[in-house]
Amino acid sequence: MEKIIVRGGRQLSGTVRVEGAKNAVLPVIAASILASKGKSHIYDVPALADVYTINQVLRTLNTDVTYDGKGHIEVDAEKELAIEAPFEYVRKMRASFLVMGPLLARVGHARIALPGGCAIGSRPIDQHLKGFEAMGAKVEIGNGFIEAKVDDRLHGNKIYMDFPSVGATENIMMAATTALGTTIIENAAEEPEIVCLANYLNAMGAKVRGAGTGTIRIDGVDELVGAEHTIIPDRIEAGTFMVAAAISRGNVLVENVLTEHLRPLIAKMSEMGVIIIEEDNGVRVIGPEKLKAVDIKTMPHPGFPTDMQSQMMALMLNAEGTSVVTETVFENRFMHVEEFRRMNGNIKIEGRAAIINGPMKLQGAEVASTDLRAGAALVLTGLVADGYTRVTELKHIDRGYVNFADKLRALGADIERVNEEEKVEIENLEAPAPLKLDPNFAS
Ligand SMILES: CC(=O)N[C@H]1[C@@H](OP(=O)(O)OP(=O)(O)OC[C@H]2O[C@@H](n3ccc(=O)[nH]c3=O)[C@H](O)[C@@H]2O)O[C@H](CO)[C@@H](O)[C@@H]1O
Ligand SMILES: C=C(OP(=O)(O)O)C(=O)O
Repeated sequence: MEKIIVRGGRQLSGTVRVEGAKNAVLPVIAASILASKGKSHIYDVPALADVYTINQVLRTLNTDVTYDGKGHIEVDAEKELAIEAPFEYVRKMRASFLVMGPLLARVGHARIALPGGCAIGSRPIDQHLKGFEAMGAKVEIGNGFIEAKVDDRLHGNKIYMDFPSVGATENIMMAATTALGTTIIENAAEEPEIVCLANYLNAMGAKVRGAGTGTIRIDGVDELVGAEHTIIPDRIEAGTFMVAAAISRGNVLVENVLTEHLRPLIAKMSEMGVIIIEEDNGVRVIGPEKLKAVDIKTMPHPGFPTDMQSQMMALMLNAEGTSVVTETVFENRFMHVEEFRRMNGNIKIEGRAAIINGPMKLQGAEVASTDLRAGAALVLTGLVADGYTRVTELKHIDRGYVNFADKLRALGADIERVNEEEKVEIENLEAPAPLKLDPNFAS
């Protein structure tokens, strides 16, 4: 079994470069099958397990996908598309469901395995389906699949989302690109990843306006063609390294960031006393001697992102005073609390709130990633815990972070990724094991 082993106590310094955003690249790759003519070229693609999974989904749909593993994907979706995405891929990564909108737009028929629940919550897809049905699709659920069909072509409609779901906004937006007439999505998600997707769709010939606001208008066109597109930087990976700098009382330049995407995080970390300097090529983060307690409440963008909740909790364990974290987006995103407790983290859960009375003397322990951000948060905690922290279940971390341990080591962390079977001399850490992607895990 692979583990990340980290020994606390090193102050991080230097520069780290952020990759293209996981949550932007997955819908963009899904959208590439909308092009019935021409190839798409997508740049700044991170070499993540999730990217390999979505590429496999596309190949199952009879699309040619070439990924060089270094940032560039070419997609050729000119052939007739198949319509079924099997459970094998959807269980690994829920974002596989994002091919439903493009398939309905292009073929009028899709059969996708039901995503099911996952560690952070039940994550229903009712808002996606409500949108497709409003556009004329007939949806049936049976035998573990969701099948949607359109008689002729989807038609535009006004769709009000009960909650600004990121995935549903993306799926409906993609479906609407070639619908007859105009689709208006109200109470749409406003995340930067939605804007990234809309820019790609427009480069393909779509007419999407208002992405990044609560109302998105899509005027249907007859056909989309392949296009070139560069993925935005990953604001969550950036945030994770910002916390790494702060928690270790270090001084790190996080490069390739768009600070306008980091506003809620910059605000909260500054309140904690972290020094954050916006430079031309990135954001410099300097950890103070003493961190101050702060409260956060996760919300849809531009609120505080749920994907940074566990990493911020790691920081709060080290802050003086009482911090309260309220998780409003996912009903079960406190799985990491149990693991923090194994490291002497004193956290009380009351309903959707976690109460942290810091600072506490954190101790290294063997802990398991419960989801990808929880895994990252445990590694961050290990940076300051006494002794060795061993983080297992790395398949989660690999979904969202490229070479996480290597990047931290380059900043001065005492960290290694090892196979349990290997007898590693901790005091004398060697080159990391190469990234091995487990093809059989479930997200
Ligand atoms: C690949 C990707 O981009 N993943 C991100 C995306 O996930 P994802 O797109 O799955 O998240 P959503 O915004 O859809 O989900 C937010 C909330 O809405 C609920 N919901 C969602 C859809 C639906 O049809 N019905 C429903 O009730 C979910 O259960 C959840 O409680 O946004 C989340 C919220 O910022 C992030 O944590 C994920 O990292
Ligand atoms: C929850 C996340 O991703 P996904 O929606 O792909 O599970 C995440 O990126 O933190």
